[in-house]
Amino acid sequence: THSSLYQQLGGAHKIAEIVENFVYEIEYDPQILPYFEGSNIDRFKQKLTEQICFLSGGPCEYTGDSMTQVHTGMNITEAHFNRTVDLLINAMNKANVSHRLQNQLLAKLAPTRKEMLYL
Ligand code: HEM
Repeated sequence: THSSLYQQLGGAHKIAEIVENFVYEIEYDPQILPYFEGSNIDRFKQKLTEQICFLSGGPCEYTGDSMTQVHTGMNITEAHFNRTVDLLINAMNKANVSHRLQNQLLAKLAPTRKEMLYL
């Protein structure tokens, strides 16, 4: 079958749960939280939800800014990037996403790495 990653994940409902959990993880991470001080968290949630929906083949457009635009000036290190990915994995674990689907989603997001490090 050719059901999209979006469908396999469980659609909008599951993506919303992942994003909620991810924001929760960030809020409790002393290394990553400082990056988000002064950010509009509602916008972050909305745009990240769109991006995950779009990248997983769901019926969404991404209406946010480019990854380079958004993350420029943050000087994100490799360690902090990797830490953020760990927080996303925690978020997916808490949402009961299988490791197979986690890996597929991470593979879609991984290429953004080079668009945001050390900018
Ligand atoms: C898989 C890697 C990542 C993805 C896919 C991602 C995606 C996004 C998206 C979609 C937005 C919203 C864009 C918009 O508002 O138009 C955003 C914003 C943001 N990201 Fe990332 N991000 C990633 C990694 C990181 C890392 C590693 C950090 C810092 C350690 C970070 C810090 C931020 C912050 C602070 C904002 C809010 C910016 C603002 O207030 O305008 N992101 N990111």
